[in-house]
Amino acid sequence: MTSNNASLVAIVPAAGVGSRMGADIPKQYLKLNERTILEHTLDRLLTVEGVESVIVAISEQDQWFDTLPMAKDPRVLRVSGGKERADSVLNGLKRAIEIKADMALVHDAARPCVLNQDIAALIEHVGNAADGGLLAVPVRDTMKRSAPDGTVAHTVDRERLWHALTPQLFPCQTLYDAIAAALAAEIQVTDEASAMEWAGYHPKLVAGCDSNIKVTRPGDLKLAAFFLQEETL
Ligand SMILES: Nc1ccn([C@@H]2O[C@H](COP(=O)(O)OP(=O)(O)OP(=O)(O)O)[C@@H](O)[C@H]2O)c(=O)n1
Ligand SMILES: C[C@](O)(CO)[C@H](O)COP(=O)(O)O
Repeated sequence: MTSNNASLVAIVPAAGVGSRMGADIPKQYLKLNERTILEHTLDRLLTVEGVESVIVAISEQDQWFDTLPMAKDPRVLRVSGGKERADSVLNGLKRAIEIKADMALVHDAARPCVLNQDIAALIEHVGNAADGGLLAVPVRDTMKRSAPDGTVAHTVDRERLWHALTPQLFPCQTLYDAIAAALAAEIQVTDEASAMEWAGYHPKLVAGCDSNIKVTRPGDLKLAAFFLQEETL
């Protein structure tokens, strides 16, 4: 329950193959400081005040999830992943609606360094508002858009330009309807907020820590391990 008595679940899309990582197993099962990335992520979400269950979308070809001790945690609910991340999230939202959750914190399995203080700030700023919100960080570099030939097409105005992170917090049914409608309209949905924006909502941007990286390429592993290690000091 959140402070305004909305029931809250986390949804973790964890059904990707990690192609950009190029490992021989899906990246969410690579180990950082002796624990899998997925375990680090679930550990955090299970300790967020108010989160009643964590719904994890797992590929039907997955050979690893059931080997994790936390797969047996009664608060961890497994659903099937989908073809794309948005499909996995939709399956998670279906289960969230079935168990009558009001709000969903959608968080990438591949973001193990998220700070619970940032998640708490997101929950506090968003509450159960229909527009929802997301953790984000302002860009710090000059941003370029490339031309097809690889040269610079133009410099992107970085005023009020943010990196969207996760978790992203939205009402379950509203988010389900927005993603389903966007996909039916063949809109590319790479995060939950983009579907809500397409549906006419105005999600709140809540500044989070830069350390909340999405482990995507091999170089991200050492950085994520460093951030996790730093927290124990
Ligand atoms: N069909 C999919 C694709 C992705 N994800 C999840 O969505 C999160 C963010 O996606 P991304 O970082 O792109 O992971 P992958 O799709 O595995 O990576 P890649 O694009 O490099 O294959 C990850 O936790 C991933 O497991 C998912 O649940 N279902
Ligand atoms: C949801 C997300 O992490 C926000 O930045 C991002 O859109 C996921 O993109 P991916 O291509 O599925 O990694």
